[in-house]
Amino acid sequence: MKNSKYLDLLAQKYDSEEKVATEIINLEAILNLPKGTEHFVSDLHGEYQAFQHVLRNGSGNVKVKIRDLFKDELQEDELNEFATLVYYPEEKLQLIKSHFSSKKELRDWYIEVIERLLKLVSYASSKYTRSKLRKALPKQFVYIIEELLYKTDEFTNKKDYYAKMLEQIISLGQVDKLIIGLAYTTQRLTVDHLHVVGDIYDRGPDPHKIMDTLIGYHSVDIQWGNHDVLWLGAYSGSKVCLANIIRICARYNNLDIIEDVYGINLRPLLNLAEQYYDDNPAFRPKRISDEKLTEQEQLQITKIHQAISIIQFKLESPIIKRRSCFDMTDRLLLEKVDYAKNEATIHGKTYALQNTCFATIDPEQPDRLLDEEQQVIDKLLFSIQHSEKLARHMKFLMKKGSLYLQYNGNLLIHGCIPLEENGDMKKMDIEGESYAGRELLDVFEQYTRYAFAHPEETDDFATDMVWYQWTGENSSLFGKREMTTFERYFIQDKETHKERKNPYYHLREDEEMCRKMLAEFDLNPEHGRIINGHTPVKEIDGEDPVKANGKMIVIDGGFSKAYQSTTGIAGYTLLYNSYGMQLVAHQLFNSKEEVLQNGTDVLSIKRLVDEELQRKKVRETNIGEELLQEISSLNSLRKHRYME
Ligand SMILES: O=P(O)(O)OC[C@H]1O[C@](O)(COP(=O)(O)O)[C@@H](O)[C@@H]1O
Ligand SMILES: [Mn+2]
Repeated sequence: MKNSKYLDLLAQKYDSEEKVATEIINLEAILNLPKGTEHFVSDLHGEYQAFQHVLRNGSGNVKVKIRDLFKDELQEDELNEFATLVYYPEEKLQLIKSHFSSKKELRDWYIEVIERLLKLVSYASSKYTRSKLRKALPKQFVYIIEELLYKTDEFTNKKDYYAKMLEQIISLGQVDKLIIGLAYTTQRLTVDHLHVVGDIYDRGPDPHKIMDTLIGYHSVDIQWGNHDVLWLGAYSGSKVCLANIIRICARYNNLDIIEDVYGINLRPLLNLAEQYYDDNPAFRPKRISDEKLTEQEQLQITKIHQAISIIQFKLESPIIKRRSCFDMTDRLLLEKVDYAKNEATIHGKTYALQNTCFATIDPEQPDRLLDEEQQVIDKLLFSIQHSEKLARHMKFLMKKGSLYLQYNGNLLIHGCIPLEENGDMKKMDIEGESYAGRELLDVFEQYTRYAFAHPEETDDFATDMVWYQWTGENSSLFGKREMTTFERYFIQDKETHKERKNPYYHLREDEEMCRKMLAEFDLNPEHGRIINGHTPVKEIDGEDPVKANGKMIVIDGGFSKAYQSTTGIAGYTLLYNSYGMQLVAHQLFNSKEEVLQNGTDVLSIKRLVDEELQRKKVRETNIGEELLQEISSLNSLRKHRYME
């Protein structure tokens, strides 16, 4: 018999046999509904507008539904216009309304569009319960919409009633709100659950807007990317992570995110930068945004970029020295520099250095921070840990995020599972224990959570481990031998810039290897797949995102503008509905304005990854498992409380 205290609790909610029976009937019925649609995205890198677009069009799914319903009655351009209204209802409404010359025309259009939207909502909700649909409806209109949706008018008794209702909605000035509400309901019903497979932050301008969208989203989980963990590390007290995020913001001309969005005062850093640094071609910001910088602004960013990079390099040394298990002494680069000759000896080879900016470095003690540098980084840490907005975003990342996730039989992971060349799980010794595979990832996650819970501890092992995940050889997020940031700034020879990837990245092409990794995570290798982000798939060079006979799917297609010339497309997303999985390749997304004006959708090419032989039901999903447990408890309650 089930734990009797638990049954007592349950009995409070279901205090009669009928109530228990009703709930069992309800849950059993839900188990037989088709599984909801999962939507996978990754490597968003601050590209809010492009992200919004795939979210709003459900990676092309909204259009599919519109076409299914209206292909016989609407022309192609009308279908597009209607789809755009569903994606961007506020803006599109304004545009359309401005084209009508009479009230009557507008009124007729309203009625037609509401009818269409109701059909669409009804179609999009057909595989869900009424209660789920209700939750997706705009609150203020639930009653009216339900009346309109479920109108059964066989005897035409209510014809006038429905007509009057629509008329009133229009004359009382509620119609725009209703249309907007129905459009968002459609979006919400098209995707049941969203997975973000890592890298929300860095390179692009608006990661914070992505975070706000995710916080408001109806159902989402996140697998941390290396860039997300870098931000978590900074917030958790890691000064070296903090120096890194500011360095990357400077490099991509995104210091606004630090200053204006998260409210961090950069003045002390700027003062330091002005004092010690000058123009330097290696540190000028990349200009991927359309925004033009004045010479003055560019110079200022260039100086800040140098100041924070040098602080970063200095901060790395003591960590490498105090953590022998990181095995990173090769990266004690400031000590490998001959400051008189301006050269560095790395892996036994001596290179001339260029574009150096070592004014604050004492060759005798190259990693010693000047007092001013120390003060700057301390102040920055204080402000970053006291930014309310950042706190909100980081807490959400922790709450909804994890290093990996098993979901509906698949393994979702941003980076990799560190492997040896022979396919063994790569071991790492941490505080006297050896870990590999899933256990290693679990340990990484535990340290990340510990560091986050103890932001006041800045130099402890857990906080250092967060940085290790950004840059260490055995990190499941980095997945490379070493990060060659220093070499890319100061050494011309491109050979030194290469970051050797973990064997995972070629072994994942092999089906057997993928099966082994799925088994390592207790997943069924017959049915499971690994969903990966992190490494841009170079479509341009013919690389295939679907690997290992479909066991591995890599969806980093380059939302990040900075990487689109390498990938040749603007990102992949993945849809997994009850019929199977589809990979969607998105063409370049220019702007929302373009979509609104021309109704042209960004071309998305769908590719079937796999078709289910039988339509998958809720019963076979993670949620189904939970429901089955609930049903079993309810059955116990029924048996032991109401039938004895
Ligand atoms: O393109 P940038 O800004 O030079 O950054 C390169 C760095 O970013 C990384 O690629 C990590 O970022 P990703 O997770 O986006 O690949 C490092 O391996 C590399 O050193
Ligand atoms: Mn990444």
